[in-house]
Amino acid sequence: MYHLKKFNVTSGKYRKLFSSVAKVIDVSTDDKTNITRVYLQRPPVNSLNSHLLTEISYIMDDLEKTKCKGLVLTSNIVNIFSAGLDLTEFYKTDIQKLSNFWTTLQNTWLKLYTATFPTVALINGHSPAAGCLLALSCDYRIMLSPHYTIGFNEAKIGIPAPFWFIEVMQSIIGSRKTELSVLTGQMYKTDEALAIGLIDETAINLTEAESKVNSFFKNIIAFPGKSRSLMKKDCRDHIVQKFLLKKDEERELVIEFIMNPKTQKNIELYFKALQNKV
Ligand SMILES: CCCCC/C=C\C/C=C\CC/C=C/CC(=O)SCCNC(=O)CCNC(=O)[C@H](O)C(C)(C)COP(=O)(O)OP(=O)(O)OC[C@H]1O[C@@H](n2cnc3c(N)ncnc32)[C@H](O)[C@@H]1OP(=O)(O)O
Repeated sequence: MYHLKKFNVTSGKYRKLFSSVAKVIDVSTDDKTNITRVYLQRPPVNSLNSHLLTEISYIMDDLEKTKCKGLVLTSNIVNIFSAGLDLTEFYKTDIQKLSNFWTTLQNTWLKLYTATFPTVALINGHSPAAGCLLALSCDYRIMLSPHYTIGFNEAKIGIPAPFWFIEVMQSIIGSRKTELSVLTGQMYKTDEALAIGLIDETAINLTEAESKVNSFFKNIIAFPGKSRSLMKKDCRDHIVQKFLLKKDEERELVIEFIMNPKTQKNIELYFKALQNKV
């Protein structure tokens, strides 16, 4: 059984929370503000496997319990925010493992998307597919410029982006831009992402990004009561309710689609292309 342990590692303002075995995330909380930074750190590319998703899920539970005032989701891997789902979870797998993986993804996403506290994605690297979903599920996005990319590239792998990925994107950039985006598997550079509203701000370096993160929290932290979280719930509830209604049916469709030999072939080819790129 996993438990988060909290203890002060310095006499200063940060306390650290340590996760169980392999540290695929690093977590630190500012004692003064109770704002927590979660750093993804699963080499080489922060691909989201069951273990990493489970760790994120536990952290989300813990932050809800400890009345967290804000979450910053970012990465400790140079140039990568997250490469999206770990494709090895899809390749040459079995139905039970795939089913467990998909359930973990669904449950973890729901916790992030419905977090009662404010969430910011500090996107300090490439962010394709489910990496993009992680960022879009936060309340605010600040992305380092100029050379990183973000978007739903699933079409290029030959697997459809799930309906809730699409609906989250729609809620941010609108239906038409989402349709164009997902059907072409478009990956956007930082400035392009800003221009279509996929991200909220850009930053030229981490210092500037951190200062923008702090301004975001400063603007909202003094709000009294629960009005912010209640309105966030209202804004997102139509997606959440549809997701809850369809999540079991969706899992079955995903299993059928991924286990299909043609899909397996597409994933294999995609992997080979990734490995052979110059
Ligand atoms: C009929 C009704 C149907 C209904 C069905 C509904 C739904 C369909 C079913 C399922 C939906 C599935 C949704 C999936 C969403 C996803 O997230 S899929 C994952 C998509 N991710 C990507 O395409 C990212 C691919 N990676 C990259 O583009 C680059 O790696 C990078 C992130 C830009 C980093 O580039 P960089 O040059 O720094 O690194 P490398 O490319 O050299 O990679 C290093 C190493 O890592 C391996 N790797 C990269 N990405 C992944 C990954 N996502 N999973 C696993 N492994 C990955 C890469 O192969 C390299 O390995 P090495 O060569 O062995 O070192």
